[in-house]
Amino acid sequence: MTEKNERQKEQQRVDHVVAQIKKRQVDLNDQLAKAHHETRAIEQNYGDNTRVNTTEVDDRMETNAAVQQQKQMVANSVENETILKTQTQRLDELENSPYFGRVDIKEDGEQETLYIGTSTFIDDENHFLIYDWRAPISSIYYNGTLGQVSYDTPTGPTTVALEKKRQFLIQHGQIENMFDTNETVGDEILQQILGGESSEYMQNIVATIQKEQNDIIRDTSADVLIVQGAAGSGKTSAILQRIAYLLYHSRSHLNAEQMILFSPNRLFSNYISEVLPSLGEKNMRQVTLDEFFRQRFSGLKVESRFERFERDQRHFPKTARLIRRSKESVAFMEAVRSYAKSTALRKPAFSSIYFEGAVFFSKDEITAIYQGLPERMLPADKFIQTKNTLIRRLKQIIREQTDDDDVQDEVDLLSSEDYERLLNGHEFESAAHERHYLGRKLLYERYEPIYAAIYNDYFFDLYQEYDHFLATQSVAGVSQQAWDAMRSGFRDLINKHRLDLDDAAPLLYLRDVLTGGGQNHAIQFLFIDEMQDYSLAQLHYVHHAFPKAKLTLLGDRQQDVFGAHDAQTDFMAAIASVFPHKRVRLINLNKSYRSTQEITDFAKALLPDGDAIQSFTRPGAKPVVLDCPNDDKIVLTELTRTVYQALDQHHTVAILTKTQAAAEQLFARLTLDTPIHLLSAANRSIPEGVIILPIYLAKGLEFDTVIGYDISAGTYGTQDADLLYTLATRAMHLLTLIAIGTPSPLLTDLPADLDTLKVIE
Ligand SMILES: Nc1ncnc2c1ncn2[C@@H]1O[C@H](COP(=O)(O)OP(=O)(O)OP(=O)(O)O)[C@@H](O)[C@H]1O
Repeated sequence: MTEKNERQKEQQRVDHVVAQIKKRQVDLNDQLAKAHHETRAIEQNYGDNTRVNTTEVDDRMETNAAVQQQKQMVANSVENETILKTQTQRLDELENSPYFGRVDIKEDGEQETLYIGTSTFIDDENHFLIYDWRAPISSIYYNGTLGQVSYDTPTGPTTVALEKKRQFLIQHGQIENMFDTNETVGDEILQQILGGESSEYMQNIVATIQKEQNDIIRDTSADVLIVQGAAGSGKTSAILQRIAYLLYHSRSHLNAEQMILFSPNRLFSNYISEVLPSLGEKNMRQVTLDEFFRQRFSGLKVESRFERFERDQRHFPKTARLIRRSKESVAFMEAVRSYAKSTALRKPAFSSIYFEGAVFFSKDEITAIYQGLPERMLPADKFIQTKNTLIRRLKQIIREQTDDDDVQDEVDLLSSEDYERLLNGHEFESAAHERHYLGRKLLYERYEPIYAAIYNDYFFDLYQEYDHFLATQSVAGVSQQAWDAMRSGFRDLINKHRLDLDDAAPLLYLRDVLTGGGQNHAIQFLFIDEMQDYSLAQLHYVHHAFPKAKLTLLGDRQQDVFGAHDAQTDFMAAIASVFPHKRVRLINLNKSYRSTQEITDFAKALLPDGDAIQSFTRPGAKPVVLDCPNDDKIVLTELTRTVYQALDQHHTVAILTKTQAAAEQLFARLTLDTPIHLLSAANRSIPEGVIILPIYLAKGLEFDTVIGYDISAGTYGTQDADLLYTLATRAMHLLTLIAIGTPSPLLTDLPADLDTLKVIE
């Protein structure tokens, strides 16, 4: 059959499938309208029913039962409507592009042709017109080359002969491109997709998942999956596809609320928010590390990662570096644990509970309760026992005081309203019993703050305890004097209700081990994107906080913008060391898809060991370095010219600076004929057009054009390769770097063949 005929035949099939989808849509819309009508009717009825006379007790009970029943009916009906709506969304996606792949297989002499798309579609005669990309058999589309291939089924692996693999690009029901391939997924369609414009939201990659990415998406055996991937290698895409995959395969016992993604910042959270809905799935929960800490330290302002970065830029002496390295290590977390468990080392830091200005339970009394418990008892159990004892003692005090004259005098003075309120409908045989009861009630109310203090652990001084712990530690290369100064700095900050980020993880861990709180057992899967931004201590704490969760960690050691890791250590091994008793699987992704070949080649040359990174063959313009003299007028003219040139070709131009302060300064000086947006950590979405932001906020994002501003020797030293690499790899199509005065040594050291320098006079 000629290629043209073949294409016609395939188009006819697409037309047929689309017609079936449309037919189903009509049915579904009918059902949806009915369901909607039904919900309204029940709600209306529910409203009327609640207006039933509720003054008679019997009536009220009856109304209650009826209301409960109505509520349940509304809930069922809404649920039904939601299911129908999800199905409609899925059909809308399929109508536009029903599938992207076809495989012809032969099994036991029988030939079968399967089409693969974002979700399953079965016609009225029970024909599988489309297979979901996550169905077991679909894996051969992503994994197999022609010949014998095997795939997993519920009854074990099955082998079939893969005879044909065909890819499609279908838009609005029309085949735009199709061809047969022997590769996993051929380059041609990928080129076409990657050559497109950036968009406000990340797109799903389901049609073009690559083999290595597929391994990440479909892994179900590892407890901890660690992926080191070059910039633009599809780590974030793989996480999101993996979530969709896991949800599909565990529908009965897993839902999106049991999954949580730690994402780098709010802009990123918004950027990825459409991927799962586009696959017909609900979004998982998302949190940034800063938010996570903020939620756990009520009343204390924990320094954010961004604030710390800005502070480090101003001042970060060697001793402070050594101290931070130590506090961010796994060894430090282990030291926290042994300290918490050691009765010899620990001085439990309790404080007295006061009531109306006087000591109620003294510090010594609380300490004595704690220390009177068996030595080998776990610290968390000791803590709970201490709390229980305090509560028992409080109850005893209440019992003893109930019949005291002053309490009973108070009962006499109660207003009739308070009297009724405290009595709350109770009836007693005698006045004496009633007075006794009221006395007790009064005391419970009076001592409510003591209950609260016990319940909320106010008698435990966590900060003092942590300071004691710090006193037991030392760091090689840091003098006792410097260590003591650090401790006093910690105490000063606590007095101001603030905390350095370095102390957040160990402090929380100490609290949890001592008090037995802080763990969330409901989360089944936890994902961390940009894992290189987390210290090992932070990873250790996150693991502790979600003990039941399987973990997927992805990142790029070369984008260690915040300097969280020691350049000398083996990054993957260091991360794996946080999970000593788990099944850990390590995967590397070396191919970079985001940027043109020229940009990737340029970016990897910035790194001392970037050779392993492979660029995807999508040709584009060479990156340009503009070497401007130190003259504000010339710099702004060049910048303006570059922006306008870029806007001629693309929608979005991101001007990236090293710090927020630099972004603000530039924003104040730059005027264009088009709006400019200055972004900060508070922003939630990325506007189109010209934007200015610091590199660390651009993490995980991508833009058509990137202009690196002030890539000069004074701003980027040789130690800043990670930052510049991250900057360069945000660009999809065009990259310009503007140096002011002397260019950064990172640029002047580039191999001659990259030849990108333009000197501006
Ligand atoms: N298999 C694929 N098919 C189509 N597009 C892909 C594929 N893999 C990656 N991409 C595209 O490449 C770009 C980079 O992907 P992604 O953001 O997932 O990479 P990353 O490794 O998380 O990057 P970074 O570490 O730089 O943030 C995105 O535009 C994504 O859609």
